[in-house]
Amino acid sequence: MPGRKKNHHKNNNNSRARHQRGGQQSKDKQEQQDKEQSPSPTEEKELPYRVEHSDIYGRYLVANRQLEAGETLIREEPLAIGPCVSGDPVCLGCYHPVSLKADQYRCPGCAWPLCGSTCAGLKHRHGHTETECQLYAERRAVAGELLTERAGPAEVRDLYELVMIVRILLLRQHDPEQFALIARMESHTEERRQNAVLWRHYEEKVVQRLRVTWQLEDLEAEQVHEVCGILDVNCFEIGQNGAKARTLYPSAFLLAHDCTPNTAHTDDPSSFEILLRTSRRVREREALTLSYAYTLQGTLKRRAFMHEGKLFWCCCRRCSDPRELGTDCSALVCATCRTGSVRAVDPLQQTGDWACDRCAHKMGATEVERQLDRINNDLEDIDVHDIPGLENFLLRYRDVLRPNHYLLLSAKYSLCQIYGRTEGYLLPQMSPEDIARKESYCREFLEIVDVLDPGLTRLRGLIMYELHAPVMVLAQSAFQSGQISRQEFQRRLKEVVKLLQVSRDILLMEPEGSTENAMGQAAADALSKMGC
Ligand SMILES: C[S@@+](CC[C@H](N)C(=O)[O-])C[C@H]1O[C@@H](n2cnc3c(N)ncnc32)[C@H](O)[C@@H]1O
Repeated sequence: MPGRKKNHHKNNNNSRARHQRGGQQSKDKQEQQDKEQSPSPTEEKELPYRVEHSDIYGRYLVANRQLEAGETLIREEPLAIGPCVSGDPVCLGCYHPVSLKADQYRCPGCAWPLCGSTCAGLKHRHGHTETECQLYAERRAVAGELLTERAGPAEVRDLYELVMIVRILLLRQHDPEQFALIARMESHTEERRQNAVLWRHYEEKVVQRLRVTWQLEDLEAEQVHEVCGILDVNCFEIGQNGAKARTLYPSAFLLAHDCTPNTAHTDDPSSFEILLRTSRRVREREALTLSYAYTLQGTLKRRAFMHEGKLFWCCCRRCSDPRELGTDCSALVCATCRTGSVRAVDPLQQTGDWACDRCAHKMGATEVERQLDRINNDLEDIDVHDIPGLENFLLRYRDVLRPNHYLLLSAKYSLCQIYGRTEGYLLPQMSPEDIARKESYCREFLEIVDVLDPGLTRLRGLIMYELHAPVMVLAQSAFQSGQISRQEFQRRLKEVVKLLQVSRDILLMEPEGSTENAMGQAAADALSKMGC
């Protein structure tokens, strides 16, 4: 769901210049690192990509040859892994949710909650290691023992935030080679230092806590800030089937960001490997890109998110276009004339005006942002399984947001998934009108995804799978009641087969054991039942 992060930064449009100024120290580090990490010429020939450098992106990957959709680019294990920064406690071994109740299983050594004594991540390098356990055991009173039902979300968050930082600092001590691979990553430390609010947050919540409360007096503040920067800039958020973790990978971090990227990635639930593929054809010398932000969010929010965490203002084709490549997924209904659309005049001016295309009405970006936050909060208050609640949300905001607005799309996406799967709304229980509604939400959503996240992407696979069912059911009932001809029925069945084939091909690329892979399997089974 969009828009959960708080913005620590003031919005201005200066970051490209600041990025380039980023300090001679950072540039030297980068040049040195470029030399160390660039593959040798023989290695480079075999790889489908090579590392290049630009003043805007820093290091980034480009295709060595034309690449077809679905080609594997990178498959690698994490250099480091740890819990996400969140108020939800997770097992330190496998990153599945745990509770803080008294009966929750806990590590006998350090008292941190774990999913159980047989967790595969215990004493594993991608989980709760003995070194980590020993360090926490010596500080039980400030680490695991504070994690009780009495701890509020902020305290829980503060404790979990430290875990990955401590893991990387331990790596520095115990595995310098592995740590060197992390140290070469961009941290934007100098730019972060200029942001008083952000710097103070890390100084108080991380540096001081580790040094004073956790009695890790030997830690140098500078090193801790550097690690925090590396994590913010380079982490992937991964996880399957309820697990949630953040990870640093040795090469995948090099991909530049684009709001309509040409790669897609997934992760293996047992090894936490990342598997990165092209999602569409990529020309030779084209930059390989992925999206650091949630693709189905509006430009104002995506850019603020990237600036906040990754310290750059995105200026991609989509961000530069007030209509977001024709999707218009940020446009508001004009509150004055009620017919026009209100859009950012220049979306690259983060604090610039928004204007109606039919009347003289104007809004400041801050006002737009406030309105979006309010609507987003309303959406987040609705349970994801609450069909009437989500339908009501669509009704309430249809005169405020344009039909493709990302917040309406977000509600429609939830509805696509729950119509047909929720008790009371299972397909055989649904009225033809509700089935038709599921179909139309799926089609609206797919149209946008085809532009913003095209090709072999998980979102397209999932939505195509959802779409096949209403098309099939409605075609069957229309044919049986004589409303459509045999020819029309066969045309609709052909569409069902196509939807199932594409969703199977996309979703079976997801790792075994994941929900998406199971859906891909279900698509394959449905096709074989249809004799295809
Ligand atoms: C995960 S790192 C990518 C690797 C990085 N370029 C390096 O040399 O280490 C993310 C950083 O790359 C730069 N970057 C990536 N995509 C960008 C884009 N589209 N525009 C500007 N800077 C970008 C930003 O400095 C960002 O903080």
